[in-house]
Amino acid sequence: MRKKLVAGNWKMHGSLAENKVLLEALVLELGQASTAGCIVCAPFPYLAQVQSVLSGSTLAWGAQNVSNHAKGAYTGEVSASMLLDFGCSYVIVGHSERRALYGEDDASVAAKFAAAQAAGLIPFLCVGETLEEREAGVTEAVIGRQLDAVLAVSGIEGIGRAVVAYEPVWAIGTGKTASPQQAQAVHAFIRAKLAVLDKNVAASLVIQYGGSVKAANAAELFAQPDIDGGLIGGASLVADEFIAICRAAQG
Ligand SMILES: O=C[C@H](O)COP(=O)(O)O
Repeated sequence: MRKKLVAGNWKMHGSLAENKVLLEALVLELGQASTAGCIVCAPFPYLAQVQSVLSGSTLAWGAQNVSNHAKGAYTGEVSASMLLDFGCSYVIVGHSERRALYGEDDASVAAKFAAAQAAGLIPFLCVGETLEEREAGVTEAVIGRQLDAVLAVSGIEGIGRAVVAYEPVWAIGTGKTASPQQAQAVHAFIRAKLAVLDKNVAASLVIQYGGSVKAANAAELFAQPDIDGGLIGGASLVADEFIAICRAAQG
């Protein structure tokens, strides 16, 4: 049986003071052995703080981006091995904000995915369609293309060592959550597509949903057979909300 995972993506939010309050609340409420499966993805400058507060708890942490290069003259970039130095287990790759705002295409996402795994990190591979793509009826084609780019570089074996996050772009930060049925349909498509390559990988792959998940809608989303938790943006910044979402994933 797949374990549900909930990851908070803080995006470009936080301060040392705010983070301290939030992280300490998470450790108090979620940091016990029985509540594993909760992850915090913080901005780079705060990873040392996250490591300091979460070490010794069952909470894991990660980053929101990574270089496709291992090291070298790449001003402003952060390598996967640097993330490991700060105790990261995970990194988000291919988030739609990076695809749309920073020109990350399928090939660069695939390269970052491979670099993360080569260093020992677990990527959250984000896939998802825009509203225009959904309305044009090409949702599955878009997500299939995004998955194929990673499969071409890392293979089904690589996907088997990752987490996939389905995030419809039209549901991110908009308050418009995909209905449980809409989300389930895409999750089932992803699992069926990968099952053609490897049934075992497809059956054990954790596929998260992301897009306006809140405490109020998390349980219904997570009850769908192919939804294995969530990638949470805004609600991950509010301790009570994130704690309730993590608890919803624990059933
Ligand atoms: O990575 C998280 C997603 O972009 C969802 O963000 P949101 O929960 O604020 O809609």
